[in-house]
Amino acid sequence: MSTMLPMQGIEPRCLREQDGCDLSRDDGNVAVDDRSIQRGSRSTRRARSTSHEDAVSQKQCKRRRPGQRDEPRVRSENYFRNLYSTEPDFCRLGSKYPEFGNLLRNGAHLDFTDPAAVVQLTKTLLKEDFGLEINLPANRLCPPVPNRHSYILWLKDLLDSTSSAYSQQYEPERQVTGLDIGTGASLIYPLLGCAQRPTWNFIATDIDAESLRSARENARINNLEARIRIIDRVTSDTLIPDLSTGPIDFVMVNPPFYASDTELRELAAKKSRPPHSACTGAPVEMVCDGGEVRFVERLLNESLTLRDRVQWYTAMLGKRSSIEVLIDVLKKNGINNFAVTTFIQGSKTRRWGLAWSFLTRRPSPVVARGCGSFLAKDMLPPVTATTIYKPPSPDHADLVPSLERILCDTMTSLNFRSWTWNEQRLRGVGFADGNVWSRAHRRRRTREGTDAAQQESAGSPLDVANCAFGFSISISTQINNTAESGSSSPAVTVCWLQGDDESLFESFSGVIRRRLREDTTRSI
Ligand SMILES: C[S@@+](CC[C@H](N)C(=O)[O-])C[C@H]1O[C@@H](n2cnc3c(N)ncnc32)[C@H](O)[C@@H]1O
Repeated sequence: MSTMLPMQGIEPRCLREQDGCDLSRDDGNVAVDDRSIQRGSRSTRRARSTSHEDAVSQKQCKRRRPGQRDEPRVRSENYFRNLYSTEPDFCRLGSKYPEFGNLLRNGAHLDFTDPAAVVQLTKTLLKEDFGLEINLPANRLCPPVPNRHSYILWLKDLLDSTSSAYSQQYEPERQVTGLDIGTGASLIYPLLGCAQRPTWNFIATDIDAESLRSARENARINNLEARIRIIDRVTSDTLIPDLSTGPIDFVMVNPPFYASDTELRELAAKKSRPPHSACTGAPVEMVCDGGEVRFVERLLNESLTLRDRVQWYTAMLGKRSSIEVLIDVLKKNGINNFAVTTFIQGSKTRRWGLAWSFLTRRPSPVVARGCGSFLAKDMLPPVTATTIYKPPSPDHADLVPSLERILCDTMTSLNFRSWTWNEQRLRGVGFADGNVWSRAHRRRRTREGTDAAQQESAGSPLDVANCAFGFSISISTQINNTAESGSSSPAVTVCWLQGDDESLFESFSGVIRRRLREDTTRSI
């Protein structure tokens, strides 16, 4: 599932273009891309704004009830998840924030060729949706909020699905430290992260004095100096600073995109019209030797030394070709615990998210394979969840107690290092030192006697982090829309939570699948 931001109408132009002159960050073609064509036609349309268009916009303004994202706000996890699933309502924002409203034409249209308007939009969204204040120097990049937010949403899911408590959900008490490399003048990622998760803290770096000054100011005005440590770096430094202060849960970076000033200029020249005036990126933000691929390769090289001192190394990239190169490098280095996703805005602009880890805790499929069909299957990381049971016909909610019993009986009969069942969540978590469900293992266990096996597991302290295989198994109840109203039936899903060996996950799922089929046939 992609992190979709289905923006249409008045907003997406900003969201597509605001970031660094909008030079072709998409799947492959660093040339005049669809967006510049779209943009050209859109701007032409806008330039020819007619009274009809104005009338339509006025109508839109009236039709759009300020109900979509009404006050009072409870800034819950769901609130943040759904924030940009609908278009921001410019009319409502304009009446609430006069400094934004003053920039709207006919109360609804923003002139995206005006850098001040673009900056004001970012400030307004940050204030309205996250309660954040921000200062932005006129000569530095102005981040599009929905795009940056989608990276943070993905990180939250990545961390939640791979926590050391194996809960596969948000753990409000969990202390998290993130490192944002190249935080920029806005300090956007640390601000968004801290606004959403009270126990997250950040280290933020940059090499640009102006950005560092502004980032510090933004930490100060949001009262976040205690949670965001900003560090000056120079180009020749390692990307990841000394980690002696403690472990890092994730590293993130939105690297400079272009390989050289010439590339930046050439791409600007190729565009169908002069560079967008709302481009506020300075060369230090947009260009680095080798572009985004080289930057992330540097990070990857550092990760090969630091390994599990960071749980997740992540990066946002602009091109599919960059992702393909980097996945190849990951595989060549034997890293098979990785995740790849797309961040989509509107119908065209696509960015990519890449994450890798030297720990063996596996992210959920939504996180790990969020790029859907945008990448060839052989590029993707292993599948980490499978539905192993659905009743043969709908309306079998009454099967839940039987499924629960069969699962628990089966699991307790196996020689796991640990197995716990949560009755409320109908979810169990187990760990094994290897394939303890194979016939060979069970025969050996019978031969040697259960006592010996119990002694074997009791002899060493329970350190599930080093177990070869960890899994969760859960029963969910699905409402059948096609069947009679209210009818529902259960499904059983196995998730691969830990380990390097995909074949263990596959064979375990297969064994439990067969057991459920055989035993439930008798119950139905
Ligand atoms: C594309 S901008 C991203 C800014 C911000 N994170 C955002 O997403 O809007 C890249 C940033 O990386 C910084 N940068 C470039 N090389 C760097 C390095 N070696 N170490 C740290 N930051 C660097 C630039 O100064 C710039 O602020």
